[in-house]
Amino acid sequence: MGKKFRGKNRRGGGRGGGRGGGGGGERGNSWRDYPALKKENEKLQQYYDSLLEFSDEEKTQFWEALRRELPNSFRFCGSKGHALAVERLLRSRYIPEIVKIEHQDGRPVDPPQPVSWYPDELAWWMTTPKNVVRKFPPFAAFQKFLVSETSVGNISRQEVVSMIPPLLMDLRPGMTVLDMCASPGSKSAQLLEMLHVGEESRVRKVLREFAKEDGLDLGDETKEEAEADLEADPSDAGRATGLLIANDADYKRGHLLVHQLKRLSSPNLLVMNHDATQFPSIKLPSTDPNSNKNNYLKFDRILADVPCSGDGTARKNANLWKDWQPGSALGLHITQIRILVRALQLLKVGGRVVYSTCSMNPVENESIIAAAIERCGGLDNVEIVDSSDKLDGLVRRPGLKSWKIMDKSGKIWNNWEEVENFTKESKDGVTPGRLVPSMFPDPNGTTLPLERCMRIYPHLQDTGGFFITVLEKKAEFKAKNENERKQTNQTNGASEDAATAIPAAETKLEDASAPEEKKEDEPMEDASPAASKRPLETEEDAEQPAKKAKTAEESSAATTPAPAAAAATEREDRPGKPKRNGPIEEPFKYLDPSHPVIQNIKEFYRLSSRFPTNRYMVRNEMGEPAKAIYYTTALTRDILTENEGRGLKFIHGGVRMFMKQDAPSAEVCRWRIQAEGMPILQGYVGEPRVVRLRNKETLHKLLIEMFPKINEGEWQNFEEIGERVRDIGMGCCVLRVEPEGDDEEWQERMALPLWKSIHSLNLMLPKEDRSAMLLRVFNDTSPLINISLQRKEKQEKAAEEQEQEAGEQEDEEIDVEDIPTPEGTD
Ligand SMILES: C[S@@+](CC[C@H](N)C(=O)[O-])C[C@H]1O[C@@H](n2cnc3c(N)ncnc32)[C@H](O)[C@@H]1O
Repeated sequence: MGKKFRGKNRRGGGRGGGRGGGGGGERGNSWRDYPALKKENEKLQQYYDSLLEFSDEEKTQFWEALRRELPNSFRFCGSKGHALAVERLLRSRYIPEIVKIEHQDGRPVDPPQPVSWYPDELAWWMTTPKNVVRKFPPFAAFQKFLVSETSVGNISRQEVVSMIPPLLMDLRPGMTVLDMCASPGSKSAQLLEMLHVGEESRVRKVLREFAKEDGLDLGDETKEEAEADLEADPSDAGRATGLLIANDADYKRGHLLVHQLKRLSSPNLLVMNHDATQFPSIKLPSTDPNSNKNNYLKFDRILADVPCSGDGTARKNANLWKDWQPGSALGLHITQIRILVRALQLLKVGGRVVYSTCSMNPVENESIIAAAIERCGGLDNVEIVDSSDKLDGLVRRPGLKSWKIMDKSGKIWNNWEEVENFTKESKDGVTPGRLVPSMFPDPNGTTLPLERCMRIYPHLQDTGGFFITVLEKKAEFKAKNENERKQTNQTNGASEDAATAIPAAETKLEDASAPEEKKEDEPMEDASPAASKRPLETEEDAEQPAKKAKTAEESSAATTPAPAAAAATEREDRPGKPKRNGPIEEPFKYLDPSHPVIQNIKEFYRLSSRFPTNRYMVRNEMGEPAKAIYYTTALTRDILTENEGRGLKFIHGGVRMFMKQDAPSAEVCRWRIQAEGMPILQGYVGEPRVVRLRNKETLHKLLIEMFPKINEGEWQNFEEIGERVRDIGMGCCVLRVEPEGDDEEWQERMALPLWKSIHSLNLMLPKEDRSAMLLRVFNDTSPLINISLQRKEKQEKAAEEQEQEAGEQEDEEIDVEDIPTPEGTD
């Protein structure tokens, strides 16, 4: 008999749309064990009822879905091979247990299922809500798996609609990508993974070409390696050469982003902290040594997942029902246009921007697309890409071609003409409710194929609401200044005042003269009023980094419409406007390849000369290795060095490759390989510093025990690695895990840093990584054993009790001084 649990007030339902419009399974609020919040908002209902023109039946489905709790969804992350290994576990270990769980009435619980349109079945969802999985005991093992794998970055708990924008970017390895509003980073993580697709096998394939010559033993050729496509990213010996810049205007959220993305250990990532409406131009080294013309980075792909009112998230943010007001969306309209225009400026010709919001309001969606295309010179310069053939199985609706706008007071306007007439007739001549012309559809009917925009409604496949549009840049352009009146407004007799497309709060930084237009390839092509008066990057400004940074900050704060900032509910649990920027970051300084520390590392680890030595970086003013040595790609290095002192705010870059470590003797290198740098470096480490492990139980011993002993013959407990760890020199080495046998859960190759000291070994992994691996590979949840610490504690206690022996007690058994502490590993 299955394990039963009771859900209150259960109703039928399930994921609809994509799989047949709604049958079977549980519904969210039936599982509640706390009082439900009232999910009513008169204005919200009034606006969307008048806007969406659904049949009565569909209207009911829409509102019912928006009131239900959201299904639980998650994505397997990291390299494809690794992600698939974790996914296999879900199928083989957890689903068979979940299907044994029953409702009180005997119906079985729906197990998680793959999201049909997500590639390689790496995204999953289940109707049982998060809070039930979290609290109900029969789900405990599954919950532990989710938590553990999330903590080490193998699973991302992401809403399914939020997974869509990166999938439409047609991103390929080698591309330069910008995520303009990136925090907390779930989409950035997807983008980063795409830049690394196929890297592992490409690197191995290239390494194998020279393995004999370099004295490397790479083991058998894997299937992936044999099939690796070197042409996918050919220029750096198989390593990924692309770049992701993840940016957020909010300093604290920028650091949240760093925290999330660091787990992916990518040297191809930079995190920046700028207002996206004025995202600075990034200098690259000159390609022509005979010219002093500046060279600036243009992107292949940009994601503009902009701050929005977030009404599509009402299923997970229950407070939205009480807080929703039309002013939230209106107040973000100008910022959203500016972000999109800036994105289009920063793009290469032929490049793509994906614009997305989790709002269903056209004032943040179709009107932004139309306004941005208009400001960039029309369809000759920017095309809306038809993506209807992408993501087979994803149910979507076309973008709106006509719409109405609800003003701050809740009054609905059909078109801008109505607003103008009202303004003319009113006594004070003030435009109502922060309305501006660009919010409305073109009065003459649009020529833009706005139907190519994508709308996802909650009832279509039991998701949140979302809006996505793919734009392609066809030609360079000069963006019109946002004060320039649209041709349509001039011809339809709009009054001078009303046609000014900026609400009062937006205009306060301007002076009367229209800002000069800038050419697209000029350094800082920001067409926003504040920025056009104070370009971030001009030749004179290049000398004044501190002043520039301040200017960017001030204008960032000043150009955010105050009411909008107060009202906006930014997605992913984000209230309020971006906070002012934080303190100055530590500089990024690259080490000379001839630096003695680099030479010592090279020698100790017998690093192949094929591994680049001119990409090592430290983060301190002196530019000397003190605690950590980072590794970056060549492009990241060029960007960080070329833009030093230009006032650009980089808050993260580089993967920690080596960490300083106390060593037991002068022969032992004081720089141990850090776990996060290991995948990049391991293939180049010479055989004298490699230990090969094939037996599952040997790994278990190394994982569960923090400092297992190897002296006094105890090396013999280490099976196939025993003799090797007895004989290998002290210090850090590479533990190559190369599983043997046909155990399904023992297939994944890994390379881990192992420290050998006089008496013991230490796998240099953070504790949560050890625990996650124990759970994943061994289904073992027992606590880690730290015999050294236990003994030390015991002895300290004994020492206290025997005061006469206290003080000088020599501990021969514990060599804690020459082994890294677990804290030192992360
Ligand atoms: C919808 S959230 C982004 C979610 C993110 N793309 C993800 O998938 O995890 C919007 C983000 O934009 C940031 N933001 C708000 N105004 C901004 C601006 N002017 N420039 C850049 N970022 C901004 C907010 O701090 C917030 O983190």
